[in-house]
Amino acid sequence: MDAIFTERLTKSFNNTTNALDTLDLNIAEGTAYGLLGGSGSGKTTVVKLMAGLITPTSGHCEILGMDPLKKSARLHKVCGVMTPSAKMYACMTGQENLVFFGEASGMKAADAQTRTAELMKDLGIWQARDLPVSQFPTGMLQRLSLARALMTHPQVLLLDEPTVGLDTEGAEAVLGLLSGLVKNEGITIFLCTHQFPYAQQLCTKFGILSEGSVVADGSLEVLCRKAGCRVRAGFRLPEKDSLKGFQQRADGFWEHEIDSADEMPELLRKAVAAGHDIYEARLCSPTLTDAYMALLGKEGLL
Ligand SMILES: Nc1ncnc2c1ncn2[C@@H]1O[C@H](COP(=O)(O)OP(=O)(O)OP(=O)(O)O)[C@@H](O)[C@H]1O
Repeated sequence: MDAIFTERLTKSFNNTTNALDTLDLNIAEGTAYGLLGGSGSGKTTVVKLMAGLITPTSGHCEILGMDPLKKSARLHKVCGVMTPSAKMYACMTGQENLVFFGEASGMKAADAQTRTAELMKDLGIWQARDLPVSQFPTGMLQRLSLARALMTHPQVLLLDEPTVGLDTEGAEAVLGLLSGLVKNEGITIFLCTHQFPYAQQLCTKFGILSEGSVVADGSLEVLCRKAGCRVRAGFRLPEKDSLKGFQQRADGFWEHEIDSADEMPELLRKAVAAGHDIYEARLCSPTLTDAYMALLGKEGLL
């Protein structure tokens, strides 16, 4: 059984354009899947449909074999959702909120207390446990929302921009926790984001969403191949020197696309034989951002 399954999932808010258009997804249990897209591409709409917060115009989706609209109570116990719009009780402390939501999901009071402390410590917000949520800065509120989604030890986690508003330290804490959950507990993560480096760090499969449609999907390697992004050899030379057939990057390195890392030693030998002094050599693998930009650029959608 797929952890997440969607078939021709479509949502229109105005009957003329589709915010989400015939989305087909099969995500196996234990996968960290990243849905990447710019503002307005339809990411939040997907998460809301999967969480049963809105109804599809057509098509359907299942989480662990359950329709979110028909099995919402059962789904709540096994599927955690984090969206920017998830509200907390502002006058209660962070700790009180988590215990409250844990108990509301059916946890015993003692279990909810223990889980709250564990998550707040893991996410680096334990020191703020007695602060009313109204006084939480954005980054801490984000981490508290993630803790709320994780209270019931979910098997599937739906995340809408979980690292927006976090500083580097906060984002690393969140990513570290999520990676651990995938590796050690085999949970399935569905991450919607426009922060591609974080998606690359956490996920192994990706979909690129543009104007409500997935325009490409697969692993990083597959996306790079589809996008025509190749490995690049880079050399740093003395200031006034240049390398024929190479392009100079903003950081001063001269770069050239190659098919594989195996070409590097020969390129280096040739450059030295041609009389160039090589101060530094590097291999640059294409990133998710490179693939995204190339794919959307190619399709004229950017
Ligand atoms: N409740 C709504 N009523 C009308 N239009 C909506 C509604 N929610 C979303 N839309 C529209 O649907 C499209 C997709 O929106 P969505 O919020 O899913 O995108 P997104 O990728 O999450 O963007 P962002 O990262 O900016 O939140 C946008 O054109 C948006 O204006």
